[in-house]
Formats: sequence, C-alpha cells, structure tokens
Amino acid sequence: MAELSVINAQIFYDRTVEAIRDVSLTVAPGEIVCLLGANGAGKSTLLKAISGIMGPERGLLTKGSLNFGGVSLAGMASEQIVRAGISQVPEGRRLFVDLTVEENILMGGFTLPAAERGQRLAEIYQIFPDLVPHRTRVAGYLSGGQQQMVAIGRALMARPKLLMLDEPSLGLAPKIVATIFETIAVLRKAEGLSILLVEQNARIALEVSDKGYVLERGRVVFDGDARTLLDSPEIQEFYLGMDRSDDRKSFRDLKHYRRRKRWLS
Ligand SMILES: Nc1ncnc2c1ncn2[C@@H]1O[C@H](COP(=O)(O)OP(=O)(O)OP(=O)(O)O)[C@@H](O)[C@H]1O
Repeated sequence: MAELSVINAQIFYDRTVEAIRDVSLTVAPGEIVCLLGANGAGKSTLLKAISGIMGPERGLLTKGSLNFGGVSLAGMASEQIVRAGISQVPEGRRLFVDLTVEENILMGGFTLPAAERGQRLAEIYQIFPDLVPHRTRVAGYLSGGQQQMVAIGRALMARPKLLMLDEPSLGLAPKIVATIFETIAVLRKAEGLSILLVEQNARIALEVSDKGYVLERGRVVFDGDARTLLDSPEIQEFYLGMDRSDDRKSFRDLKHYRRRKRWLS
C-alpha cells in the first residue's frame, strides 16, 4: 500500500515567487485528507507538484521531497505519475466540452492496456449510473454536477491508488456538493482509494476527511484530525464563521467581501 509523503517542500514559480514553504504532509493508504486555506495559499500548487504538471507554469520543487509508496516523484513526467497510481481531478473540471461524456472518460484510461479499457469504463458507469443515459452527449451540455462526475470518472479510469481533487464543490449548488462528497466517501471504500482534497468549503471537506491541513501563504499553520479541526475555535472563526445556515457564504465570499470593503473605504 502506498503512502504519499511530502517532506519539507519548497516550491517556487519562475524562481522568484515562493508558493510553498517548508510544507510536510502525509496521506496514509485509505485516508481522506483535506487541504484548506484562502485563495493563493498554495493548495493547487501542491497538487500540481504531486501530479507533475507544474512545468508549463515554470514551477519548481526547490527543496524537500515528494514520495509515493517510497518512490520519489521529483523529476517524473506526469504520465509516469499516473502510472505510479496518482490521478488528479483538476480545478474547474477541465473537460473537453466538444467531446462526448464517454470520450472524456476514456481519455483518462490512456495508461491502461486497450483490452482493459472497456471493462474499466463499465465499472465507472456502475459508480456513476446517472451518466449512462448521457454517454453519447457532448460534455459541454451537462450540468455542473454531471460534469464533475465525468471529471472524477475520467480520473478513476487509470485505476489510481491516490485520487486528488482540486475544489470539487466549485460552482455547484449545495445539494449537488453534498452528493459529490457522499460519492467521495463511497469511493474511498469501494475503490480502496486514498484521497487528497483541496476545498474552500471547509465544513463539508472536514466532515468527510480523516485529517486536515490549513495552508496560509505557503505554510502549514494548522493540522490535525478532522474532528479536532472542526471543533477548534481558530478554524471555526476563520474558515467556518460565514458558513451558517442563515448566511451560506463560503470563505471565498468572505475574502471577496473583505477585499471589496477595502477598495470602498
Ligand atoms: N503559474 C504561476 N506563476 C506564478 N505564480 C503563481 C502561479 N500559480 C500560482 N502562483 C502563485 O503561487 C501562490 C499559490 O497559488 P495557488 O494557486 O497554489 O493557491 P491556492 O491556495 O490553490 O489558491 P486558489 O484557491 O485561488 O486556487 C500564489 O501567490 C499565486 O499567486
């Protein structure tokens, strides 16, 4: 069983912007771990580094190490990282909107032998039966929730051991978000997955997670088991404060609101 371990990682963009500073974290086999933090905290950077897709953005691991199952991911091509068992569902889903649902899902199976792809596709439709009637529809016409399922299905095609999701709740209605998170919890068991999850919606992320890390300006400022984080006054104030039933604003909204206020004053 493979464990993900990030040890004292430092990541720069363009050799000038330090996006991650001395970050260490682990995702044990079968664990769900969430990364919380405001915009720009470095969450996506960390996922991209693990997936090996920072190159085009001129991002570089300058110190520390990223290991999966005892093997260093540094310097590995993104395709090799998928073969090693790590798949990512990117922020904003990034589907090929002119291709069909099935073509999008199959896209994720490029590392599988051709003879296994049909079987795996059938398994994906068992996980997401709601996609079956839409299999020949162009992905761009699907609802946001259905598109998120396609994106998750595409990532699962490669039979990953670790699934990473970057803001799965982005732009989705609360009911759909709840369904997506239920699916994430089911997948962990059904597929024997470890999951690393980036979320702005701290409450729902912590409710499904075993462990959480809070990043601020590239550093880990809190970490612990999910229950402890949910109960901690700091987390409640900074990350859950606006997430009340009478005012369902996310932290993102809170930040935007503060920013707007600064501009206006
Ligand atoms: N391609 C890039 N080139 C230069 N700097 C970047 C690039 N991508 C991100 N950054 C910077 O790195 C830092 C971390 O950004 P990152 O996108 O990882 O944060 P985040 O926590 O995922 O935020 P968000 O929720 O907005 O996606 C920020 O200061 C950001 O401006």
